[in-house]
Amino acid sequence: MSGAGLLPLSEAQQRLLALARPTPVVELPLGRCLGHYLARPLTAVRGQPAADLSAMDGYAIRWVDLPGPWSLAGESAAGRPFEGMLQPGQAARISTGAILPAGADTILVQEDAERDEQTLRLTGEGPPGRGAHIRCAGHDFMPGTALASAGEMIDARLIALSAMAGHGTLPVHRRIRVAIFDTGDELVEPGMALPSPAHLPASNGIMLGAMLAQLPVDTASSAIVPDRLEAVIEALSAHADADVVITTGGASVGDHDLIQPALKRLGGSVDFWRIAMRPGRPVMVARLGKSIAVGLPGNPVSAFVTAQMLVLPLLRTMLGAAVALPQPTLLPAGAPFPAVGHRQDFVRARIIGGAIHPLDNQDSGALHTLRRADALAIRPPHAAAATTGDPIACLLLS
Ligand SMILES: Nc1nc2c(c(=O)[nH]1)N[C@H]1C(S)=C(S)[C@@H](COP(=O)(O)OP(=O)(O)OC[C@H]3O[C@@H](n4cnc5c(N)ncnc54)[C@H](O)[C@@H]3O)O[C@H]1N2
Ligand code: MOO
Repeated sequence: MSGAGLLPLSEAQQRLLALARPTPVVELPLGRCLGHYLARPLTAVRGQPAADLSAMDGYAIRWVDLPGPWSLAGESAAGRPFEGMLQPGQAARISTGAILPAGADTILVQEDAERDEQTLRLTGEGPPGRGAHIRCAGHDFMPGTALASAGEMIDARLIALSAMAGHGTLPVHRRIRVAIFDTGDELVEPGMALPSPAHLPASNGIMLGAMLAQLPVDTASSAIVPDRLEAVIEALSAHADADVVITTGGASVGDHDLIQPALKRLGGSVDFWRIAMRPGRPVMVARLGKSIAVGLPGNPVSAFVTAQMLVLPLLRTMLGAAVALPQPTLLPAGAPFPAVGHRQDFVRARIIGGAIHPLDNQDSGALHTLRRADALAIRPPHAAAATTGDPIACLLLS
């Protein structure tokens, strides 16, 4: 088949992302923000530390009083500061994280001191300089410091930083409702008995659910939809409230490829169909009421690659991600890669000693090869054969 009528992948991505509207902004408690994207920039409402603190267990002293001895005037513990002002010749017991008493400017670590009743003596080398072992107010961040930008992914570190900066909730785009279904008379639910060699387990729906689980997405998966137009229409209608509907199979040109006819019967408008990529040519994108419908190819590897390159970017955009598209890494070819035809090629490949090697079985149904791959080597349309050492754009799979 020639490349006529096939959309370049970058154009397909642009058109798909142009359909995406970020979901409304909600404030979520920090504990539920993991995997969302910040809807607004994050600013510290408090500084950290909020006061000068001790970084060690020991004694707060005045540098000028070294080498001691000192009389013990009291204690500053974490959460219970020393109330008074340290006078000449005085020291205060202090714990890690406790506020430095007024008048003190240095911490003497307890390993360098000996205490006898109320008298403290220097036994070790003592502090290396004035201000030793003090965490100054605001040395991590000040009130008002810009901590993160809108569109950044919220990970465990950002959750911790937000808590420390005084936030209990964060503004994020609400979770997306996605309906996923497998279509095809030959399919049987995973784990169920297969009536004949003409049947096979439906692996796409369960794979897509797993791929989407990394994002704040609520998936509704329906039973396998048979190859009957009415059944496809019924399944699509049952998920009219979904933000995104993903089907796999029936996207090609065969007599039983019913996704496009079903979408049209429901009043959906097809935005594009068929992309110059391999695997993954027969992708279809349509608007269907308030939903975006994405018809992925049935071949399992085609479904995986198109989900990586189109579905995940669509969902990230709807969730407000600043970077929605996968970001390739350049690796040197560890072996030759063949010349490419008119479709952008996604080659399942292994990384060996930092170099990328194509795997042998590139059939678009070969899930074992997909599982063995560390990366998809992305080869542009019409690229000449690559030789060992040539830089290859790779999408790491992990
Ligand atoms: N004459 C043409 N034939 C085909 C074309 C074409 O352009 N002209 N395109 C080929 C390409 S490329 C692909 S990719 C496939 C995709 O077609 P469909 O999306 O219509 O998929 P099906 O025909 O329904 O299934 C293809 C293959 O995948 C298996 N399958 C389907 N669903 C699942 C599932 N949920 N889990 C696991 N496996 C599934 C199915 O049994 C078939 O073996 O079309 C080419 N043909
Ligand atoms: O595009 Mo199909 O996915 O080549 O097998």
